[in-house]
Amino acid sequence: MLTAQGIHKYYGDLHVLKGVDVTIKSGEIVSIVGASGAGKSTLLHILGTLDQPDEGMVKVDENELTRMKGDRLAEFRNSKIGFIFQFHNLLPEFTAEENIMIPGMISGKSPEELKPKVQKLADLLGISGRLDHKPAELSGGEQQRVAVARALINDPQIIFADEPSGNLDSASAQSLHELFFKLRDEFGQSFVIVTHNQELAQMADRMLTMQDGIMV
Ligand SMILES: Nc1ncnc2c1ncn2[C@@H]1O[C@H](COP(=O)(O)OP(=O)(O)OP(=O)(O)O)[C@@H](O)[C@H]1O
Repeated sequence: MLTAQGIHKYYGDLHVLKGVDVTIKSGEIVSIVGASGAGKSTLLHILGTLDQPDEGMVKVDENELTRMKGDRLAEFRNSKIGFIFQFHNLLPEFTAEENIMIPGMISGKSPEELKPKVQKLADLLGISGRLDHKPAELSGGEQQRVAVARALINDPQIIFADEPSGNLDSASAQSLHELFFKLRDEFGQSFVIVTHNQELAQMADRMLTMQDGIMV
């Protein structure tokens, strides 16, 4: 479903990605591991269209993302791709429910249309009793679950997660990891997860290792 070929990225003189090829199948959970500085986050940002490669191409189905620009790219990203980061980037002034709805509202749906999906996700994620709370009133694990629901509200085909459990205690991390598999089984999305958590990395269908800008 996602194909990346010959990805190169430079930051000034630093050659961070040196010709990376990746293929992700529909419904597949792939982990990316490797030493700090190997280029994992840089690759994830390029696969997720948050950054452009200097060479190479990224395709989702027949859409070549590396050629898309402006509104078309923004619309594609908002509707087909979900992101989960270590620091959840929830908006502090909005409730959990409002935060979850934001990508749906950007794509033109009303809160009324979104409510049933929010409820379904909240039930699945175990946060249905917390939807009226603002992020500061939620635990780290709950905030991360809100971020997961927000990533899923538009039914994206693929979710990119960068150290999703990096700042969670081990019990919350484990339940988040189990959740990724439950979501994949329920909705059939692909997940690409950059992690230093060995347990999560090994639960994946496939584990990719990066070393010094190359997939080994
Ligand atoms: N915006 C940037 N400008 C300059 N150099 C950068 C930038 N982003 C990343 N780098 C450098 O590129 C290299 C790869 O960084 P990247 O964040 O992709 O590594 P990583 O494998 O995800 O590491 P970690 O496991 O520590 O998160 C590092 O040497 C980093 O310092």
